Amino acid sequence: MQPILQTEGLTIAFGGHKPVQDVSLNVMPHTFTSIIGPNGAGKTTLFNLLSGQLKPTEGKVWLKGKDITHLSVAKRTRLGLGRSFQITNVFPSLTVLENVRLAVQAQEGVYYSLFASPKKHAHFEKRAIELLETVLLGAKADSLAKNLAHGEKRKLEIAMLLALETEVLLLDEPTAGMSLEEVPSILEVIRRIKEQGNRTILLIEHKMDMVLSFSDRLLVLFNGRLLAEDTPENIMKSELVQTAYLGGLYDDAS
Ligand SMILES: Nc1ncnc2c1ncn2[C@@H]1O[C@H](COP(=O)(O)OP(=O)(O)OP(=O)(O)O)[C@@H](O)[C@H]1O
Repeated sequence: MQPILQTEGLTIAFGGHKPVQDVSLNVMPHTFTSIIGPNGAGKTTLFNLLSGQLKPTEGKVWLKGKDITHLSVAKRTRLGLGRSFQITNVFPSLTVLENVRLAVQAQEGVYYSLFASPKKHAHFEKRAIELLETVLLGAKADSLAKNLAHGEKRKLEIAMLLALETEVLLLDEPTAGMSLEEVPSILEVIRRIKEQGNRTILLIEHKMDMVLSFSDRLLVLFNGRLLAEDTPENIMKSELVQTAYLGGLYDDAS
């Protein structure tokens, strides 16, 4: 089987500093891969290179065998690579349901209009409600986006990402900034998306219990380089990973 996402020799330099250096990886379809590494290891920069927010100084990125190294974020999204929306893309004065419905419409090429024909409107709304159920926000459908708690906003972002219907999802620390009470619910959301089985998921996360319970593969980044790529069991056993840095990782974990 062909990898759905591949990089070879991916490198980005800012002056003399290379936050991502010579990273070659293969991600197989319908797998769950977590990227771990200490603060500043280059995880978010790697996501930026995969999603197109940054262009590499050297190396290539392929999606489903197509070279996407020089494509824009929007083109990569159309080809099936989606990155979590930032909350800045959410309309704060619209309801949660309206925000997701607009994301569904945009994916289907009906751009940002609150008004669509009644038949189309019903179709968009049905899909938006399904997505809100998946992210456990069904009860908040009529709340204004600006009134959501932080954890709920992250769920709304995930629903809007799912609305893009991309085969690959890049999730950058979905639990960041959440209160302890909010974390179990976001874990449940990710578990549901994984169980639907139709997506390839890449996750950046410091919470090791979450990483270990979900992941088929772990990629360990250290100083911008790929230190190891293996199953969670083998990574946890790896002396290289342990001695190089797992102690430091656990310091970050919460
Ligand atoms: N646009 C940029 N210009 C200069 N340096 C950058 C830029 N983007 C990232 N870096 C540097 O790249 C390094 C890696 O940062 P990155 O955010 O990718 O790490 P990370 O592994 O995601 O860390 P964390 O776990 O803390 O989020 C850092 O030293 C950062 O300062």
